[in-house]
Amino acid sequence: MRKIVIAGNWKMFKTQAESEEFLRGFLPHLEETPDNREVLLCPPFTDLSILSKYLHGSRVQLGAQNVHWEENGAYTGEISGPMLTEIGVRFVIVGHSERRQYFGETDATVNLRLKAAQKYGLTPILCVGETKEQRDHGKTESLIISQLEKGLVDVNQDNLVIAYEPIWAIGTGDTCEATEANRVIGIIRSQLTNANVSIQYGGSVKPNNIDEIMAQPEIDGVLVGGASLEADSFARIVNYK
Ligand SMILES: O=C(CO)COP(=O)(O)O
Repeated sequence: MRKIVIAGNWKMFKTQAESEEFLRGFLPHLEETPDNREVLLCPPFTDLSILSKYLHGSRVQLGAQNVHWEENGAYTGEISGPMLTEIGVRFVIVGHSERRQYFGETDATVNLRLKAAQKYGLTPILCVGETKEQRDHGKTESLIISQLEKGLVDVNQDNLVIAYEPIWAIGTGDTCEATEANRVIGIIRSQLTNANVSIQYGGSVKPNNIDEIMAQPEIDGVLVGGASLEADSFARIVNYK
């Protein structure tokens, strides 16, 4: 069965003190959250340890924002799978458009990171999505199919989440129409061999559009940036109607 996965991607926001303050405001809201929703926080690496301690025994899972493909080695600035699982991390975002755009991430390195995540016991969240220009030129479908084909070589679809994040909708307030996100996610699903992969939507998800997004039949959850930084706003998203 497809699971509902609601994830907050904090990107490069929040010190440890700020992340503790967030939890004080956020955790009480989870009493209202239906049991079938997986709730996930993906903070910067430096917050993972402290959040892991706070979240031990809670229903909130921890995700990292990147993982290297080797177990260890001379890779300055990188973090490996075993370093993450040791401190209780269960998920990892791979191939976010900001990594592809600013840090040279390619479909080939995305593929290496996905396989390493699975090898070391993490569930990867593979991000795919088109730019405004690609959309305007009618290339959305072909681009996404290519990202999936190249990214998913030898990746086990039994342990995978996918996030459809149109780049033009990220951080812009310009949300993709819920029905259009539903359509593209249907196309993504048609490319997979496992019908149980959860597929999220991401891009300007807010308290005022979450209900409509989650009402779409193909959408299994959301990957939330800006609106996950504030406890009340992320709580409203997690507790969508
Ligand atoms: O990139 C995103 C989540 O990974 C989306 O960010 P925003 O919700 O801020 O648009």
